[in-house]
Amino acid sequence: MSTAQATGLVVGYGDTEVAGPLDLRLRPGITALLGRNGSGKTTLMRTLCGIIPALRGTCRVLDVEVEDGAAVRSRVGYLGHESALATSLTVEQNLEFWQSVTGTYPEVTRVGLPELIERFDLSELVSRKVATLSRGQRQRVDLARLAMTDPEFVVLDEPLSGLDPVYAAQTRDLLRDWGRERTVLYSTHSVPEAIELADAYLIVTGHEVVELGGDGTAVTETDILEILGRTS
Ligand SMILES: Nc1ncnc2c1ncn2[C@@H]1O[C@H](COP(=O)(O)OP(=O)(O)OP(=O)(O)O)[C@@H](O)[C@H]1O
Repeated sequence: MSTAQATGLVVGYGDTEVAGPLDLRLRPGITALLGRNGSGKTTLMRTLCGIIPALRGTCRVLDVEVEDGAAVRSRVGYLGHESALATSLTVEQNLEFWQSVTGTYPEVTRVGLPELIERFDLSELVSRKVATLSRGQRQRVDLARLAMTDPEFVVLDEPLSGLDPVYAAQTRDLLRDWGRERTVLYSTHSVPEAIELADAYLIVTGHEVVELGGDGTAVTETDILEILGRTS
């Protein structure tokens, strides 16, 4: 069964079509989303999560039509470019706030704070105000917030960019962990890293999205670069 399936999906804003019409299917494992700057990766991810509406076509995620955004949003873990944290509160206060929010979601697993603090290496940060954290530290808190509901579908917008080598390695391990049982879609500009991590690839090129891998076929950097090079 696929986690997400789109048919004739067109994504964009108002009268501006960014990508599509496209058909795609996401299955458990890690799918890397690649494309040139401005090609529409963020727009596609936000549409799949029910954050912005599709312009046309259909999109089902976890067996729910995505147009019913609220139902899907509480079951998908989305990490965007913008942090979901309140900067004037401490890390602990933010996590407590999100515990109270996710407590209202129907039928989701809730992971307790001690487990999240340990898993995301946050014990030294819990009493710090989010405003005082570095970008990488803040992202770890955002990932802990995302993991709070143990989502079946995890969508991450450039989760590996700008991290120091240790946190980057930890985050790659986290993606691998999720990818063993969950469906992970993450965007990246690093082709070698995508080859190392992903089982399947979605490449946004012009209005098209090309799917590679996922069927056991070996995919090389050259294959991906050749497709990326089709657009300027
Ligand atoms: N809120 C918005 N309203 C209108 N157009 C937008 C909006 N956000 C993005 N766009 C446009 O949509 C197109 C796709 O943007 P998007 O952010 O999805 O690309 P991306 O592939 O994620 O880019 P990057 O690799 O640079 O992060 C761009 O032309 C961008 O200018």
